[in-house]
Amino acid sequence: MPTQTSTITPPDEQVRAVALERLDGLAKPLGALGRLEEVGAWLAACQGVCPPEPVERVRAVVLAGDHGVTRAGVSASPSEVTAAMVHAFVAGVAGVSVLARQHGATVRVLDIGVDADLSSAPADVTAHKLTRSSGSIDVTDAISRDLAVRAIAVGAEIADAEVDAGAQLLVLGDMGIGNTTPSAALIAASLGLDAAAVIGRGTGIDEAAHDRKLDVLARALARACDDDRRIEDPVQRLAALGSADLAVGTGFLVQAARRGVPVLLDGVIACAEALVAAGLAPGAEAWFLAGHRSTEPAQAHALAALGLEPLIDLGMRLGEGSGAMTAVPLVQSAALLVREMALLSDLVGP
Ligand SMILES: Cc1cc2ncn([C@H]3O[C@H](COP(=O)(O)O)[C@@H](O)[C@H]3O)c2cc1C
Ligand SMILES: O=C(O)c1cccnc1
Repeated sequence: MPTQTSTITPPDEQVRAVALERLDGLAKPLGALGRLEEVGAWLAACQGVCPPEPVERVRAVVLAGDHGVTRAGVSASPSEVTAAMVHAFVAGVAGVSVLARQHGATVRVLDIGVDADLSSAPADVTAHKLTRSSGSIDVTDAISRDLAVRAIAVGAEIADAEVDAGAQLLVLGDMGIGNTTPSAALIAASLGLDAAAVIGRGTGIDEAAHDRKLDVLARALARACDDDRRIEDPVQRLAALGSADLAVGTGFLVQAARRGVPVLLDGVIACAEALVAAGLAPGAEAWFLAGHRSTEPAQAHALAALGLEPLIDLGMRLGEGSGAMTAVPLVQSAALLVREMALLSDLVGP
């Protein structure tokens, strides 16, 4: 029996229409602010008010976890890097930490499934730890269905905490060596694609690792998918091909949408989670904006299915929420332009 939660209340269409009308009346030629206009109207619709409030409280959550597939040699880096990077997030020296500091955003890193003992990190980091690593998806399910269900609930709890802390815009980041493999698999099994369509270079793998990754992806999809190359039930998809951290991310996105707080999506990992979230809670995608275009081919498939067009395309392939964080000032600009620009009629008369 497929699992599907309730549908999501969409952003306020009436407010979006009011914002678009206001944008048409601003002191500029019609449409001259390009996509910033669409983003400004979307923000107004999400906030339910026009003009929208300035976007000052941006909160990023980075979910960390290891993946059994790394043992098959699908990444350019060893699993040990995951734990090392968690310490870098705590110290505020990871890529996304630098960007977040620049833009006045907070970053919270959480160990969901890192294959290491991180109890020396601040208690908050391991408060939601669910497992150590996942099954290698080419031979077995990543996690049990029970754990997937629990992880989705934990993700909702984490989103609730960020919203209750006042978040106006959320960013979802990832840290986990190997995680472009389960993310690509989730996108394939959501859309009925084959391994060749979703494989990417991740951390920058060479030809030999690319061949291994293609083989792992093909065997994972053959093992877990139905005859139509899909797994219909989103929870089963997460259990068979995802991981605990990917399931937490999915629950986070569903709950953000349910709470009516917009999310700026990052690369292939966040977009895989968003696709599964939209399966669990149809309409959730209306609360998501694509921050950037990653170099991962699977992300493009997910974005197309979600009907999202990235704000920036800088050839970034870091993850961590870094692409989304780079796009944050654009979202902030969009809100301020709708709020603070003069109406043309005030300058030259009606
Ligand atoms: C030092 C370092 C920092 C990172 N921060 C994010 N990633 C990104 O790269 C990994 C995914 O690529 P793959 O599937 O090829 O392993 C994830 O950890 C992702 O968060 C990093 C990777 C490395 C090496
Ligand atoms: O698209 C991403 O987010 C990505 C790409 C490569 C490596 N890590 C993450």
